[in-house]
This record gives sequence, structure tokens and C-alpha cells, in this order.
Amino acid sequence: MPGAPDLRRGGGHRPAPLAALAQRRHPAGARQRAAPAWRLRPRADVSAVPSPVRVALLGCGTVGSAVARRLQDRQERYAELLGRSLELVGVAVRDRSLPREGVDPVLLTTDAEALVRQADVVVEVMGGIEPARSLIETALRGGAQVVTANKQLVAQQGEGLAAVAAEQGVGLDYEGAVMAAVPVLAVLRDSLAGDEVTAVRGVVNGSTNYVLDLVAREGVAFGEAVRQAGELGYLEADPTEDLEGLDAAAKAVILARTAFGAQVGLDEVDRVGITGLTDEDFKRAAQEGTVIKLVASARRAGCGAQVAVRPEALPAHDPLAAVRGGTNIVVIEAVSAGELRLQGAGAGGEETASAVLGDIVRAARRVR
Ligand SMILES: NC(=O)c1ccc[n+]([C@@H]2O[C@H](COP(=O)([O-])OP(=O)(O)OC[C@H]3O[C@@H](n4cnc5c(N)ncnc54)[C@H](O)[C@@H]3O)[C@@H](O)[C@H]2O)c1
Ligand SMILES: N[C@@H](CCO)C(=O)O
Repeated sequence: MPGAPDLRRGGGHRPAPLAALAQRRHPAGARQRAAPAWRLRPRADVSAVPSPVRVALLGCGTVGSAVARRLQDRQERYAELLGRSLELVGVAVRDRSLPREGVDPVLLTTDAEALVRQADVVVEVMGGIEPARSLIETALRGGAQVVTANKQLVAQQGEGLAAVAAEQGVGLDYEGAVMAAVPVLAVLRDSLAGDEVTAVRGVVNGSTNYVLDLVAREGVAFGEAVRQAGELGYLEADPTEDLEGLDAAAKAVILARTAFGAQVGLDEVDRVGITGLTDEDFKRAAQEGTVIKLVASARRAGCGAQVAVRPEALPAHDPLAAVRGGTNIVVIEAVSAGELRLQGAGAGGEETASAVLGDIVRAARRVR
């Protein structure tokens, strides 16, 4: 939406934090200092305690701050699950003076590159293509496992990054990039690995579903509904990505790639967003007993796929018609399984953190 105001979070200021913990815990080069004698443990103890898995977080916005908070307050749970602790060693931000509720200011750093080099697992939740892509590549080439929720990056550059990951023998996971809390990629990649998926169709963008729902059911003005979606943390940093269907298109490309191995470019998606919808469209849909949804679909076609994102007026009995607010749904068709439906929270910091944290645990299991 050109000229759209920042529809998202506000924020005050706190005093500047101390130096990043990363430097303190994992000193490099000239900064290296010997540990004080009182911190040295007897050799037997050191070998008995597995070293922590060092996690670096790139970005501390809606998703990043939720991930950071959960990494801290679920420490014991993760240690039990993994047999070693997950240690958040630093959080890369643009501005260290901004408050990050529940995140220890000592962890904040503006030097993302240095942070990446000190981690076993790098979690990219800053969004955008650069510097996210370069930082991920640096992490992979340095032997770190990478987790990202960045659907634009995965849709546009995912294959190249996956090749680097394979070359380095490390993982690149991005469950949070598609349908937030709904584990659709795991189902397509793992659970249906022995089947043949033929089509995937769904509502895969939470913010536009929230907007369409509010406009149609509660008569809320379009602009006001968009503002509320922003307040809930559903919108991308650039809301046009949601409203023009680019976010859904990126997710559809990732779905097609995961479901059928289809190489579909973002520019090959037949895409229409929701900004062209008029009051007349909503009125007609109500009169006809239909519901307008932004539908993403991918259908296997030979070695490739036909991928589309467009608003459709759906009959009330269509499973996609019933999803409310920020909820997402996907209907998967597979030769042996038949039709499967997955539904749940499709946007939001805490909800997306669920998927990102799942990927972090998976990644941590690979760290030797
Ligand atoms: N919000 C959601 O519901 C949701 C759901 C699934 C996936 N995602 C994806 O997760 C990613 C993050 O989304 P978000 O909603 O948290 O965005 P956000 O804008 O709230 O947070 C991103 C943060 O990263 C910071 N950042 C950007 N560039 C940086 C840089 N170079 N160095 C340091 N910090 C930098 C920004 O200042 C911001 O604080 C995006 O790729 C988004 O598409 C978001
Ligand atoms: N902006 C995205 C966030 C979740 O990917 C949406 O509205 O679905």
C-alpha cells in the first residue's frame, strides 16, 4: 500500500545495554581473555557436562522477541529434551537502545556478522532479502545450522541456500515461513514423503484473511481492518506484500516446491491481491451467500506446477470459507492419503515462534 503508515508496533526507549554477551561468552581474536581461576572447573566435570548449543537470533521484532522470550523461559524444558542446554548467545538488532520486553539487554548487538560466526544455530527473523541472505550464507558456510521464517527469501533464494547447506552438511529449516504455527511443511516433506501430493489449496495469509473477515462479517472499513491486523503483528514490514498477494505467492511457491519438487519462480505465480476489491464485491458476495477469501493454490502439472493466488467468492460449504481472523487452512490432495486438512494460527509473533522453536530444537539435535 504506497505511502501506508507504519501500522505496526510502537516502542519507547531504555538506557543503552551493556556489551553483547556473545563477546563475553565466546571471545574472539584480540578480545580473548583467560577465564578467571575461580571459573575453571575440574577436568572431570567439564567432560561430564555437554556444552550448550549456542543460538544466535537475527532480528528482534514481532517473531524474534517471542522466540527470544521463549528460549529464555523454556530453558529447562529444552535442556531436558536435548540433553544439553540451548543458550541464546546474542540478538542482532538495528537499534540497541529500543526496549525488548523480556530480552536481556546484554544480549543485544548491532554486529550481526560477528554474532553469526559464534553460533551453532543461527535464527533469521529480520525479514527482507539482504542482509538476511548473506548472513545465512555466512552461517551455513561456517558450519552452523540455520532456521528462518523469511518466506520471501526462501521463495526467491531458497534453492541456492539449500545447495550451500547440503554442501556443508548442515540444515536449513523454515517451517515458520509458511502458515506460521501450522506444521504444513513437515507434513508435506516428512509425513507424505511416501505418497504423491497432487494439489495444495488454502488460505495461507493471516492478515488478509483477518481483513476480509472483518470487512465482510462486521462491516469494518478496509483501512481500519488493515490497521488492526498491523496491531496484532500480522502484517509484513511492508504491508503491500500481504495486500497484493506477494506473501501468499511466496508461501505457495514454497508449498509447490515442498509438495511436488516443482521449480516455480515467484514471477510465475498468477497473482491478484485484495486491494482491488470494492464494497460492491462484498455486497454481491453477501447477497449470493458466498465468502471472499484470498485463495492460494498449487497443482502438480507434469514436472512443474500451476500456482495461483487470487480472491475468490467461495460457497459457504467450502472448507476455506469458514476460517476466521488470522487463521489459515490448507487442503492437501494426495494419491494414497486422499484429502487432508490442516488449520490453525497463520500469523502472529507467539504463534510463529512455535514453528521457529520447533525448527531450533530440530537444528540443535544435529549439532555435535
Ligand atoms: N509476524 C508474523 O506473523 C510472521 C509470521 C511468519 C513469518 N514471519 C516472517 O518473519 C520475519 C520477521 O517478521 P516480523 O513480523 O517479526 O518482522 P518485524 O518487522 O516485526 O521484525 C523484524 C526485526 O528485524 C529487524 N531488522 C531488520 N533488518 C535488520 C538488520 N539488518 N539487522 C538487525 N535487525 C534487523 C527490524 O528492525 C525488526 O525489529 C519476516 O521474514 C516475516 O515474513 C512473520
Ligand atoms: N504477514 C503474514 C505473516 C505470517 O506469515 C501473514 O499475514 O500471513
